[in-house]
Order: sequence, then C-alpha cells, then structure tokens
Amino acid sequence: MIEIKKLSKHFKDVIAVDNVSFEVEEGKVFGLLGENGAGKTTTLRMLATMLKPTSGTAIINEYDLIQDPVDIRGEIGILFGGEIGLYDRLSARENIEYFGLLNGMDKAQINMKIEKLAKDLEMEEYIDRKVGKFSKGMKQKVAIARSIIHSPSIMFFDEPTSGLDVTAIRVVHEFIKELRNEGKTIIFSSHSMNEVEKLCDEVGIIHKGKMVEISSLEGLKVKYGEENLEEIFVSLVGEKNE
Ligand SMILES: Nc1ncnc2c1ncn2[C@@H]1O[C@H](COP(=O)(O)OP(=O)(O)OP(=O)(O)O)[C@@H](O)[C@H]1O
Repeated sequence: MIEIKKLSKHFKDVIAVDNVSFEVEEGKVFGLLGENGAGKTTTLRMLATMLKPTSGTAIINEYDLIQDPVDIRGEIGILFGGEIGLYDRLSARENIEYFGLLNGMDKAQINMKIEKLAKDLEMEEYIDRKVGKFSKGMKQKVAIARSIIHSPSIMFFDEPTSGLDVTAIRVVHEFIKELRNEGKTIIFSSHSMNEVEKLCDEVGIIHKGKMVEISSLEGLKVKYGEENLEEIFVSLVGEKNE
C-alpha cells in the first residue's frame, strides 16, 4: 500500500511537484501520466528516497518516507529510464549479483534468482558477458533483473520504455504484467496514454506539478463521455502529446 500525502518539491523558484496526494492499493498498477517536465520523475525520485521532499510525505508499506527511508529501500524496486547506471566492466551476472548483495541476500539465494531471471528475460546467452557492449534493450533487461533481485513488493518505473525498440518495449510490458499478476504494487510513469491503458488499473494525470485527475480508466471514460483516452489526456493538459 502506498499513501502519498501532500508531497511537494521546489527547486529554487521551480515548483516541480505541488501538493500531490494519491493512494495505490496493494496489488494495483498506478500510471502517472504527464508531459515532459510535468513532475513525474521528481515524484518517483522522492518516493524512491533519492530526493528529499520540500514538504509532505508518503507511507509505503507502513514506513514513513521521511522517518524510515532505509526501511523503505528494502521494500521497493526501482527501474528508471534513460541512464540506467550499470557497471560496464562487470558482466550482467555480476551487475545483478552486486545489487543482491547490497540488499542483504546471500550468494546461494542470488544465484538461484539470477538463473530464473536470466531464463524469464531470455538473457542466458549473454549473462556472463561484460555489459559495456550491450545494446540498449539488453542493458534494460539487466536493469530489470537488478531491480527485482530482492523480490520487492513495490516497484517504481520511470518511463521504462523510453528509447527502446518495439521488441524491447514488449519485454518491459510483459514484465510489468507479470509483476501485476504476482500481486506487486506498481507505480509507473509515462507520457503515453496508450501505454497506460495497456497496463494500469488507475491513472493520475500530472500537469505542471499538480495532480489534475485521478481515476480508473473506465471512470475517466464515463466522466468525460469519451472513449479515446488519449483525447481525454490532451484535453486535460491542453496540448497535443507525442
Ligand atoms: N535537479 C533539478 N533542479 C532544478 N529543476 C529541476 C530539477 N529536476 C527537475 N527539475 C524541474 O522540475 C520540473 C519537473 O521535472 P521532472 O523531471 O520531474 O518532469 P517529468 O514529468 O519527469 O518530465 P520528463 O517526461 O521530461 O522526464 C521541470 O520543470 C524540471 O526542469
């Protein structure tokens, strides 16, 4: 369960996130939708304890973001788009293993989990190769494996498909669906309503740091009398997206 309470982040005179509150029930997928610069990454970085909020807090599996950040880190898995920060000189296996050790797992547990992840994500062929020369899609799979090595119950994804080709996007989507089936609680950000529609139970639309709508997909359609969710998004944030 995630309960976000009046979360704000100011960078000098820029209000990146403005008094945002929402809840995500256990086992649900929440899509944070917004244009470039809307405040999605900043929100997720705060929830992942990577950035200190200016005000407000969140309760994540009963831990308070401000009081218990170390406990929260053990509960969450993070997959951020863009620069994913793998160690080029280490193999895929070593990159994943390193994170398992950081999360207090022992070698035997880690090895078992890596065998399964390598199979599930079809990485067996290159699991022992150095990641430096990997394609973007291959690196993303290593990052996915790394993010769940410690079996967190909560996952945060920040635009996890940005810059990936169609095949790699499918892998990420399938992975999110699988996590949902396993009952994980997920928040992921996107600027595409189509992506959100495929994967989410509920959506929050963020615009200029403010949450302008929170609803189930069906609820949005009923409220705005419009079947096409992309149209609803555009009408809410004011300009054409993509
Ligand atoms: N470290 C920072 N210092 C100053 N301003 C920042 C910083 N990080 C983010 N911002 C500003 O905060 C606002 C929200 O940025 P954020 O990265 O959260 O948006 P986003 O919705 O994730 O956008 P995108 O889809 O482009 O990643 C933007 O105006 C951005 O310029």
